[in-house]
Amino acid sequence: MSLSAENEREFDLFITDLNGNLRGKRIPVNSLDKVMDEGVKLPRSVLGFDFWGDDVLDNGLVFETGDSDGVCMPVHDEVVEVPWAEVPRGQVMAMMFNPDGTPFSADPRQVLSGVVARFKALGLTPVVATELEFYLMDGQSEETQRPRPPVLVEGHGRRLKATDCYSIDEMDCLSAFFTEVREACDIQGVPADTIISELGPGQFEINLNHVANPMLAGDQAVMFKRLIKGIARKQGYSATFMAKPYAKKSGNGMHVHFSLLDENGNNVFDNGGDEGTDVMRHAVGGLMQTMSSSMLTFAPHMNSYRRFMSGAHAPTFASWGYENRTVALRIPESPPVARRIEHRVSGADANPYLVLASILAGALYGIENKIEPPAPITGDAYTDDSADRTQTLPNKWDDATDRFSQSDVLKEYLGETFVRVYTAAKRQEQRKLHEQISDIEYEAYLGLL
Ligand SMILES: NC(=O)CC[C@H](N)C(=O)O
Repeated sequence: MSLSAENEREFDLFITDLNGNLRGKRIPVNSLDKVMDEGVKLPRSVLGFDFWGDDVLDNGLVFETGDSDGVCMPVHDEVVEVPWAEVPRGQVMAMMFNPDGTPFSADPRQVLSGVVARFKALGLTPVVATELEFYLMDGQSEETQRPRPPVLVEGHGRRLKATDCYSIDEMDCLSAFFTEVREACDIQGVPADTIISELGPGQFEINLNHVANPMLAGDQAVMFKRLIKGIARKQGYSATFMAKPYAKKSGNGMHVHFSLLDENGNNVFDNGGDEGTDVMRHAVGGLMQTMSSSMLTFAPHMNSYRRFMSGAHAPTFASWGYENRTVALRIPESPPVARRIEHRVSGADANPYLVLASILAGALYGIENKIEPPAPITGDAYTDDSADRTQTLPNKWDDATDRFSQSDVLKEYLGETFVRVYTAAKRQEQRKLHEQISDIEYEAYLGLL
């Protein structure tokens, strides 16, 4: 392992917990060789703290081991520079193993690794690209106490507006931010492609280029989220990947494009024409059939379900179509060699490893079982009465948790332990939220009833 910048004095080693938060340690550089050989020990409970920080996952897996340590081994050869840090610092991502060297099956990266291994056994390599949306904010509105879009200090003092979708002027006004983001992506090897001003005020999307390595694509998405939040903080903003920060504005999605290469490097979705191969259709069939049970990883929080609104460019039922942004699975118009599926269900609040694992599992299930999808949707899926809506998606978090916990397909592809642990974590989060009394309840009921 090497350092990318000579003057780094410390580096962060981290994994993602079940919710995609980074958990790890800040380590002096003189321990680099030791860390490379032996990894870093972390208690298994780091995978499942609740959001209130006063509880850990009580699923048995943590406590039945006495919350013993797992061993986090670095997954890349290089400690990359964290260019937005106030002092020279590096970072390296890791994966958790049991002390005997076997994978710790509740680590999200291990879950993805297990699914990728199944493709490898069939001689197939998934090619993956992610697109992540986020909002930039600059604190709270005094009136509503809610987060608000940033003032364009470099521009003409106006606030960002919804009409700034695809606005170059808006990006000019925020050019110090985007210049630093682009530089940091280059330094860290995050393959940032285009930057787009999105529909919401202060909402942006950055597309990452495709990579024939889903593990790396997951790492890059995780690195990207850290980088955006870190640079926003440094420049006096805050950034959020929360699925629906504003009730009536566009949500933050995480779209995933993917195809499959055979051992000769040929795209197995490419039939030389526009419609794609049988294998692609079977992948679509499997994705549609598993979509409702995988919903919990695509939409992991209470807030996630607010994103699935008619007309919001987010899907409302399991559907597919060619060059159609109102469906869950879009086959984008492209040269045949680039034939691929765009999965549009996940929120940007989801854990990228778990999103990729669930998508690849669904596609593989469809391919292995030659599952035929219903007819593609050609028009507006939100209003088309002739569309087959039999494959509904859970629109409530609790319902999604039930479907996830009962799925034999997910137990098979993601692992029984993982399904048990993730279900327990989500049920705990639900219990905690349901225990809270919200402001709106006091507003509506306190003086009236
Ligand atoms: N880029 C788009 O198509 C918009 C996606 C939309 N913001 C979502 O929530 O998924």
